Amino acid sequence: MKLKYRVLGSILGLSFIGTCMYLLNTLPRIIEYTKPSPHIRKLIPRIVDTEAHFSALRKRLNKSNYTSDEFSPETVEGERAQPAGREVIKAHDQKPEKFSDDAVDDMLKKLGRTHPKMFDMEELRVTPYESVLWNIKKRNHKKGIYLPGYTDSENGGGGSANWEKYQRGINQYFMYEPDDPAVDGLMADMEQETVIDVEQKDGGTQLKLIITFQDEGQALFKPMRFPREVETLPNHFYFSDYERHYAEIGAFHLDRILAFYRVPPVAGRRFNMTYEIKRLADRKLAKTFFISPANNVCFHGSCSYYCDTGHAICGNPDTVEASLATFLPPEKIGRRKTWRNPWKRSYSKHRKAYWEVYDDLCDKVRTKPPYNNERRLQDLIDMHIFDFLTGNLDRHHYETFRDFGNVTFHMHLDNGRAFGKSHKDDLSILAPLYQCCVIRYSTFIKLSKFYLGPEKLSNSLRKSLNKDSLRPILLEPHLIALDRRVVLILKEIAKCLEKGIEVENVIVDDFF
Ligand SMILES: Nc1ncnc2c1ncn2[C@@H]1O[C@H](COP(=O)(O)OP(=O)(O)OP(=O)(O)O)[C@@H](O)[C@H]1O
Ligand SMILES: [Mn+2]
Repeated sequence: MKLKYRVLGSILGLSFIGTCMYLLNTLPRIIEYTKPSPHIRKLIPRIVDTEAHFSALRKRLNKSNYTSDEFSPETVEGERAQPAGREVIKAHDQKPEKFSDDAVDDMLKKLGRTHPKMFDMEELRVTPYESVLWNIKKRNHKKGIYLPGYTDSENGGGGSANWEKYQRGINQYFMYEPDDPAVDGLMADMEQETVIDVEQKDGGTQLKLIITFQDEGQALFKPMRFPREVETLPNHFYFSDYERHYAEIGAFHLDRILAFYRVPPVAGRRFNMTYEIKRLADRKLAKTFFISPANNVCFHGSCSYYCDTGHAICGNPDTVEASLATFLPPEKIGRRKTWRNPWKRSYSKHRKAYWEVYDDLCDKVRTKPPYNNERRLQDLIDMHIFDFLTGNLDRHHYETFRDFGNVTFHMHLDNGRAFGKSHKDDLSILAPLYQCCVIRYSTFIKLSKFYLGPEKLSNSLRKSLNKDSLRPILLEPHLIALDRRVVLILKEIAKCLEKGIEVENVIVDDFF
């Protein structure tokens, strides 16, 4: 009898353990099946929390966090692996777009009728862009001064290297003379010159290096972190976005095409990480180099946010692409003044900036120095037009050269966060334009020329960028976005004119 109970007990015990083991094995799959569909999840955000809970459970149960065991998490057949969770430009995204707008067409026609001398649109249509620029230059025959540090003394004034010629060419109105052959020479030098020293640049949130070349020229190095297809994470604020080397290169070329001449020359270059960086780095920087599990050379340097193993810059296997922005003159020659951008964004995820809430910032800004002088408000609006074209939200400050006083150009340094979202046109970047209802005449003419064609801004930029050794610099969706954004800028001006503001007060000719 006793034995009977013992056998029965063992059978029951064994089947209980068996059932438990079966459940442990199948529970992850049951959870997978009972997971709400993406559609439902969108409607009930709280369920997303449940998903995190499920995932934690799954982890505990079978230590696997993959949603399906059917395929490898690394690659799905026919699809290239991409950095997890990042937006990627896809080939089918490139659908043909329409680059005209009725309101803009009406505005241009009307301007041609009411102000035929200033806005001869038929003439503009048939004039090549180069000639349009030439005509603008002829009207604006101001001759600015050069940096007194170069003209008054022997301070590095006599050198014949391209970087020295470039620095001497910086003048009150432009970062460089448009037709100065030293600029193209300097870009070629940055691509080819032997590197003799590497150091980390202090300050800033992300890693930047100062590269010194054999000819003693220097450049600011920003490395490639992601392939060009990878766009800004949709849930990331602009201030936690990574800097992109191709954005620095693209922004320089765009600035030159728009004849702003406010960005120092930038060229792309491939670096051998061991020979051209680690070998020349100081101990502190060299110590941050390592070999990744994929056998690539990586390093992270030291900085306040993105300088650790998890945010390392990795070669392929020992080569990395980077942008090189030529150095501005040293402080003792080219002292700079930093200005807060009145339309700067809030750097907090909880707060909005004044101009995002109220529409009257321009009334306050335009009456006070320096924006009450002959060019600075227009310069500020140009800067925002430039940033709107490139999609750069990160323009908290800008700089000018002190020696040039207040009637001088704004430097557009640091464009690393541009070109992050090819499909999003962030109209709020144009706030100074639509809140002030002002645009510089020459900028309006250049944009109208690209609107009228036949050469579109995307074509000009594509051609220009093809000269860079890291071509292609901008993928098609980013180029196409420019043509779309030209229309949007002109549309904002059309709205200002529709409000009944005088043409002369909207399209202001300051002869710059
Ligand atoms: N071409 C240059 N030559 C000399 N100095 C430069 C040049 N470009 C930028 N700088 C200076 O270096 C500083 C840092 O560069 P950058 O603006 O690109 O990064 P940052 O905005 O300070 O850094 P982060 O975006 O990581 O916070 C700038 O504030 C500027 O004063
Ligand atoms: Mn920056």
